[in-house]
Amino acid sequence: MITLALSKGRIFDETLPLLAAAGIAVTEDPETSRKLILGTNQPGVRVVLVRASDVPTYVQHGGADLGVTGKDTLLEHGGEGLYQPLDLKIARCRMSVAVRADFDYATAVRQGSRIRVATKYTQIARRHFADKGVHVDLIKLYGSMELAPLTGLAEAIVDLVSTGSTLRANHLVEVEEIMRISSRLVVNQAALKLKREPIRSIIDAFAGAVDARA
Ligand SMILES: Nc1ncnc2c1ncn2[C@@H]1O[C@H](COP(=O)(O)OP(=O)(O)OP(=O)(O)O)[C@@H](O)[C@H]1O
Ligand SMILES: O=P(O)(O)OC[C@H]1O[C@H](OP(=O)(O)OP(=O)(O)O)[C@H](O)[C@@H]1O
Repeated sequence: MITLALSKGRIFDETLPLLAAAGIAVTEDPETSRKLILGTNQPGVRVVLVRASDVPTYVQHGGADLGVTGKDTLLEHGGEGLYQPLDLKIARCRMSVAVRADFDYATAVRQGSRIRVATKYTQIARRHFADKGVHVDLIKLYGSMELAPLTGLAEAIVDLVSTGSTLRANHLVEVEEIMRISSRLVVNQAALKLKREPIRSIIDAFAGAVDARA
């Protein structure tokens, strides 16, 4: 049995066409079913639904053989023990610094002021500001980062941006792009050895589908 870990929502939705290229069709809809283990048209392949931030952990510890996870999540997790053969180029967005429209970020950085930064992505934020030599106090949040500068919790946030509509709706502006983000295929190293053939064929089919879209 091959087990693939996905998260509900955009990762699941955007992985479906890649699975189709490997001849795999998920036979249940995660939006209408409460099941966490979904069958496929292939008796030897199943999908497990986990929190997006838990995908690397499931694959690292062998709860799943493969998984699809954002580069953001992978960097925060550390990626230990994971083989990362493919950038799937799905769920594309960017990791950025954003502030209130009336906050002068450039001057604060230039003057070496200490900035409070709220984020779910503390590893990425810590490295980014350390590389720039900017002193920050990081405040760990688990969601709704946009609220932090509006309530005085922080001057800046580090969050994912795609269309920019969430920032706009909250009167925030993007002042720095930290990195481009897309999702990766991650594979358990032991599973790759023990189940080499079926895993290789999934990796190859995904790679072909990614190339065909480029
Ligand atoms: N607006 C977006 N546009 C495109 N891709 C995105 C966007 N937001 C997040 N992503 C990517 O999709 C991945 C999954 O995001 P999703 O919103 O499904 O989970 P999450 O809410 O961040 O995770 P968790 O439930 O574990 O807190 C993210 O890790 C990121 O790589
Ligand atoms: O620039 P935008 O297109 O507005 O996307 C950015 C938003 O998307 C992510 O949240 P979430 O996963 O909640 O996004 P969703 O509402 O698209 O699911 C992210 O944390 C931002 O809040």
